[in-house]
Amino acid sequence: MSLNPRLVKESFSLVEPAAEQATAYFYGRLFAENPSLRGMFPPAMDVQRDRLFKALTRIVWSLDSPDSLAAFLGQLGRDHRKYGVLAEHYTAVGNALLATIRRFAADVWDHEIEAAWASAYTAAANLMIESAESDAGVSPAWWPADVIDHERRYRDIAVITLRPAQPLPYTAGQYVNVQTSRWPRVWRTFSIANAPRRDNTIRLHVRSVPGGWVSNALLSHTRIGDTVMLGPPMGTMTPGEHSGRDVLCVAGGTGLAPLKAIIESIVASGRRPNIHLLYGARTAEELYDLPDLIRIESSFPWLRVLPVVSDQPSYDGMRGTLPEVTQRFRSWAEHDVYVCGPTPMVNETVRRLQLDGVPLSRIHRDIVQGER
Ligand SMILES: NC(=O)C1=CN([C@@H]2O[C@H](COP(=O)(O)OP(=O)(O)OC[C@H]3O[C@@H](n4cnc5c(N)ncnc54)[C@H](O)[C@@H]3O)[C@@H](O)[C@H]2O)C=CC1
Repeated sequence: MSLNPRLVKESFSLVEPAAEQATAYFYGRLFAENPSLRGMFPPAMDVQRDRLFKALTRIVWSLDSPDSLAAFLGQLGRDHRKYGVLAEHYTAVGNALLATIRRFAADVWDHEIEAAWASAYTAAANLMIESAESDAGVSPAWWPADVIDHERRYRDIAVITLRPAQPLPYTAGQYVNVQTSRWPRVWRTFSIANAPRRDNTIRLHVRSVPGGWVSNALLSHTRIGDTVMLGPPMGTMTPGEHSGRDVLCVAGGTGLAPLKAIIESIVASGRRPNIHLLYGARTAEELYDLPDLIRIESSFPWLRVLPVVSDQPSYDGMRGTLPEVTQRFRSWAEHDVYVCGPTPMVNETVRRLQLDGVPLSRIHRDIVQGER
């Protein structure tokens, strides 16, 4: 069997417009044929469905870029260890996936497309299985972590400090899946908001989202002394090789978390690039981490923290939305840029930066699957 990315992509483009029905069909089929698997999933499947489809979309559209695909699948395979996924489960998932694509791409389906999907799935599953197996030799499937501090910084925002029982190796800018004891099997991603520390502690910036299971549990039902579970660190929005360029960070709300970790890691590296941090919130009160940022600024004169408020006309500092302010402030064409926050804010900021001549290769962002 040989990989045929073109056939997979063409048939998948027929499934994409019906994403919701297709993922519902996929899970329906998976659980009907393998009832015992249902217990591995959370009670509410909405976020799970969305995650599955996003991951599948990313895999299909990366089939022509084997290196980035292998890195993504390796990470996904390692992360799936925390669900208790075993090699044999991949056969059940593959059968349900093929049945789903066959049904939703019925207009074009033939033996060649079936073979293309089967070989693509087998290759992807093998990469995930191999990565999980080699990871099992060196890392836990998840890390229990004690809550050692819990600071309510605003009505619906808390900064939580955790101490994992075993060292949690990560790079500044990465995120982890978090599960609370209140909601077993429900995992949500949060960025680690500090560079790695000697004492192995990590901080999370949590804003409770209406209806958000984990964010509400962390904000309102978690105390010092509780234990949460962490999945393996993931994500590619990391500072990487030292480019010598100055740095722009654009942070919307709790999207500050990974950017603060990146700034801390640059400060700790001994490098001295100029760093501008545009830190946006709707109101001044929601600039929940400003005092700490000002503290870092006062000990690292190459950092400039620029708070921006969008929805409070009485605010006497810089006002406007982050994409507008970023654009009107100055040209960033020679900077390395990191952007994080609500998806529309990130997309619009990236669009304007590109129009202003910042090459996409210098703009770092991550697709974090949060609760919203
Ligand atoms: N907690 C975490 O660890 C992380 C959170 N995130 C994401 O960051 C986001 C933070 O959300 P909140 O704190 O509730 O932010 P928010 O809704 O309070 O907005 C924060 C900033 O983004 C701007 N903004 C919001 N919507 C915009 C739009 N459509 N166009 C232009 N600017 C816009 C606001 O004006 C404000 O400056 C969430 O989407 C979350 O998933 C991302 C990475 C890590």
